[in-house]
Amino acid sequence: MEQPAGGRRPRLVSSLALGQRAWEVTLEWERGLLSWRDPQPPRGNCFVPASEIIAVEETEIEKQCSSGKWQKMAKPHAFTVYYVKRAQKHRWQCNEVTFWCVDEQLCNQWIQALKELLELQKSRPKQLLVYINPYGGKQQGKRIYEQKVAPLFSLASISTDVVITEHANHAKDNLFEVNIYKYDGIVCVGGDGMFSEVMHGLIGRIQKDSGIDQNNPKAPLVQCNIRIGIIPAGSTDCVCYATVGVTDPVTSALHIIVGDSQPLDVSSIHHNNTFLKYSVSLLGYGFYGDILKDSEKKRWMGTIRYDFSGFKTFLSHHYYEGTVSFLPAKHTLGSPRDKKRCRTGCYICRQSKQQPEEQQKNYGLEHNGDDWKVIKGKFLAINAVNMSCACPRSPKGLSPAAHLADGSIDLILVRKCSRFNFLRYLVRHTNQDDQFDFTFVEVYRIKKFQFTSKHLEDSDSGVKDVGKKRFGQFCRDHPACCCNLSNSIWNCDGETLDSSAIEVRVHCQLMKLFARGIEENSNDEAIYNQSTVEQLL
Ligand SMILES: Nc1ncnc2c1ncn2[C@@H]1O[C@H](COP(=O)(O)OP(=O)(O)OP(=O)(O)O)[C@@H](O)[C@H]1O
Ligand SMILES: CCCCCCCCCCCCC/C=C/[C@@H](O)[C@H](CO)NC(C)=O
Ligand SMILES: [Ca+2]
Repeated sequence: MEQPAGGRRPRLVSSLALGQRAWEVTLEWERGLLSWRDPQPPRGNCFVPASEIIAVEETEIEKQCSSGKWQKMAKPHAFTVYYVKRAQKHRWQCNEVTFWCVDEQLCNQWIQALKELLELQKSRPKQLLVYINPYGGKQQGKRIYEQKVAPLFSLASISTDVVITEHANHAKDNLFEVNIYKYDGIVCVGGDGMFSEVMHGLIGRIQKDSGIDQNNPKAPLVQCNIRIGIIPAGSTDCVCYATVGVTDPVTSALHIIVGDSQPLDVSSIHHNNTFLKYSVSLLGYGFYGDILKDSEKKRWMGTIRYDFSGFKTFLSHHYYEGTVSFLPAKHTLGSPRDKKRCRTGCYICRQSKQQPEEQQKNYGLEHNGDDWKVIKGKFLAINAVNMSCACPRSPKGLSPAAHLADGSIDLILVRKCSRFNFLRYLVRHTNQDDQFDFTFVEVYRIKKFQFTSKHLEDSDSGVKDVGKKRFGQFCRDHPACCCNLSNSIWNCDGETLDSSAIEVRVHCQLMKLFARGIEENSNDEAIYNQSTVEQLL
């Protein structure tokens, strides 16, 4: 073993057996790195950063050897290191490597050192509160948790309190009752709707405990430092996909175990000084609202309900009239037409970190009315997204260059156009072409917006015309046209929101997820050269 240099913790270097060969195994405290090197050609080499070690365990290896070889020599002492391995397309797996030697003291020294290294990983959760929606997606939430996630949490010595929900809003209500402060994080097993429920419970609880009135649209909300982890078990799982890059329960569990932290912007939605909902992904009126409205009646169909309702809504081709007013995001660094995407450690999101404090300072200061833009029109879809909204159906999402934590919303207005053009627009969500490059599509990066449907404007301005009052029942002017005779609804992160007038404001980095954003090219890079060593074993 090497000697301490200048009082620093010494490197631990030993010759340990891996399989039937001796390897040089090194633990570098300074760099927090475990590596093992085959001293003989072809010299395989493997590195694992301490931040990606899941657990270390003493291992009994006698049983593994059927040839009885061990009996002829001293009893082997072994330990297994479990660590993150990157697989294809942002997927993470739990890999393991077992080292052994005949010196019991040396083996214990390694176990002790690795455990101490793990203790230094301060951002890792020790105690989690888990909510499982047994009816989300393909109704596999409980099985997914028990078979794929719970064993990993137990391996990583994370203790859990598990609640299997019995009805909608069970998790949300429960979060107002339990002592949330004894947990290092909340985990939800389900889809976007379940995540939304847990988020509402957590943000609502923090505001209540801080004396903040959520009904005040100008209130400076208090940031939530208790992270939420999402184990995807829903139908779309857009929040998970857009923050991790894949919807895979094991990958998400590993991001929770290593203690990742990804700040997230949250929009608050109000009407007449009444709080309606929060949104982190899609707030959509028209096309996505109508899909949701129809698909909610078809929950029995399972996950294909969205395809069915999507096709039906596309054919109905309804447009809606109204006024959108918005405050453009003046000082943000990016634009929705950027080619560069928000990825792990995103520069734009890091620069926006100052915004929460700025927002607090500017609390109460109204923006100059001239800054607001007003657009009246007929829209097939009004989509306000806080993140790309990438999902398995659309891997680049509704706004590919949107940022997770830049304190802005991308507002996408799709004006009335032909069915054929709308189809061209939709198809571009699934290929490399620019979905904003159409005359009938506009996209803005904004801070706040308001929407009022024409129906409400007409009734508010006291229009007495009986034909207009009965707008909801028939269209006298255009019997065969596609203008919808009723309002659409809002699709708020997969939950319905039935209001024809809303005001929306984004809160920069209001909450945090156990995630790190999508890693750049992680599928192709042999980052820690793990494949080399695996070929040799
Ligand atoms: N035990 C339960 N019984 C009925 N509904 C529940 C229960 N637990 C949670 N819910 C509600 O079910 C709704 C949908 O759940 P979830 O988001 O998990 O699945 P999904 O709708 O299939 O997926 P996605 O939102 O990704 O499309 C949520 O709004 C949640 O409030
Ligand atoms: C003919 C080809 C059409 C392809 C259309 C692809 C566009 C799909 C984009 C889906 C984005 C979904 C954004 C996320 C919404 C969720 O909040 C919600 C609940 O899970 N899901 C849906 C479908 O509303
Ligand atoms: Ca954003």
